[in-house]
Amino acid sequence: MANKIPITLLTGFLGAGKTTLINKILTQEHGKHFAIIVNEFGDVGVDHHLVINTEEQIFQMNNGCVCCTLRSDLANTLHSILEAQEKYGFPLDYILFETTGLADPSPIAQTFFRVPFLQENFYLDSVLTVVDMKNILHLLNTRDEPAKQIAFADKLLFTKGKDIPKNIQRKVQETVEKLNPYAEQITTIEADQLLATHLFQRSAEKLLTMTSEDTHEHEHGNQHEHQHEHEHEHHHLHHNQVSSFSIHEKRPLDENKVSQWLNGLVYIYGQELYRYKGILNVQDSPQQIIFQGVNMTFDLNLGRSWKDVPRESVLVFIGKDLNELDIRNSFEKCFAE
Ligand SMILES: Nc1nc2c(ncn2[C@@H]2O[C@H](COP(=O)(O)OP(=O)(O)OP(=O)(O)O)[C@@H](O)[C@H]2O)c(=O)[nH]1
Repeated sequence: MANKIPITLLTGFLGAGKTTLINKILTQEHGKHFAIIVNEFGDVGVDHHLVINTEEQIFQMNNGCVCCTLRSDLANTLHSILEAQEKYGFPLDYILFETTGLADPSPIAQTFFRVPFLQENFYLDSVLTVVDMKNILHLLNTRDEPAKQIAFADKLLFTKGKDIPKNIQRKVQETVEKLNPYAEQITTIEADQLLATHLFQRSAEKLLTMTSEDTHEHEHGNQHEHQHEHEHEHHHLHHNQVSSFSIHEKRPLDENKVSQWLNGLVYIYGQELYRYKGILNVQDSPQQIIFQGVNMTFDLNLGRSWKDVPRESVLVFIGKDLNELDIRNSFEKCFAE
């Protein structure tokens, strides 16, 4: 990853505070040269940084699969940035990509997985989702995008907390945590903590530090909320269909079986599988196998050695209408003989 340029993907619903955040980052002491890509022309008033406006362009793969969408605008823009850099030699250390408030983060993440030129020159450092505490509860009940943007986050930044009472702030944090218990929640902005975190890759490794008890609690919370809301408030269905759960397993896995199993899940759930990631304890492998997935795209890579950590697989799934029981049961067939 040495010479690759890191990219932080900034997402969050309309008016959440993405542009405000960019302006704050740029005015902090960080010593970095930024390029900012905005999907709509914003008021990012910083002359000495490169600000590029793009139109959101979704590129549908023509293999008939609606789940495999790429953001050709992003790929093209990054390509022109590199060309310009080669031609004019300006310094560039970091890219912030601000999406429109209505953007679906999955085609963006998939673009990084699928376009070789991007993989060679850039890496997705993290997905940072800005959550407007004042409006998010209402938005989650009325729109689909916010839950997905939250589900994708490696980090969640809460804004406008001061405008609402403490008990509502807590309710917001709890609701957001149920949608994505794996992302860190923050309320203040320090460029150091936001940039070059490698969270998109490292978040899978971090899972090993979460105990199954931690995640078990979240699962119960989710189920309870589901039942409760189903019984009483059907219009809450929107965000309650998005759920997350994790699998912790000490028995070693068979690499072929687990890879076939993941392919099967992708086939069944496709678009509804928002984010899935984890560490696999594959029999006889001296190293961890890390997997990262977005919709129908996933990859498996070698991670750290198991030498200093107890061997355990941890898998996390966040998606819509996932059949947790079915996924857990089918996983039982992946153990090594
Ligand atoms: N009170 C408060 N207002 C904020 C905060 N962050 C942003 N705002 C205000 O919220 C409004 C929208 O902020 P923007 O930064 O433009 O939000 P955005 O997410 O870029 O908006 P879009 O580009 O429309 O999606 C502005 O009036 C900001 O001043 C915050 O932390 N607290």
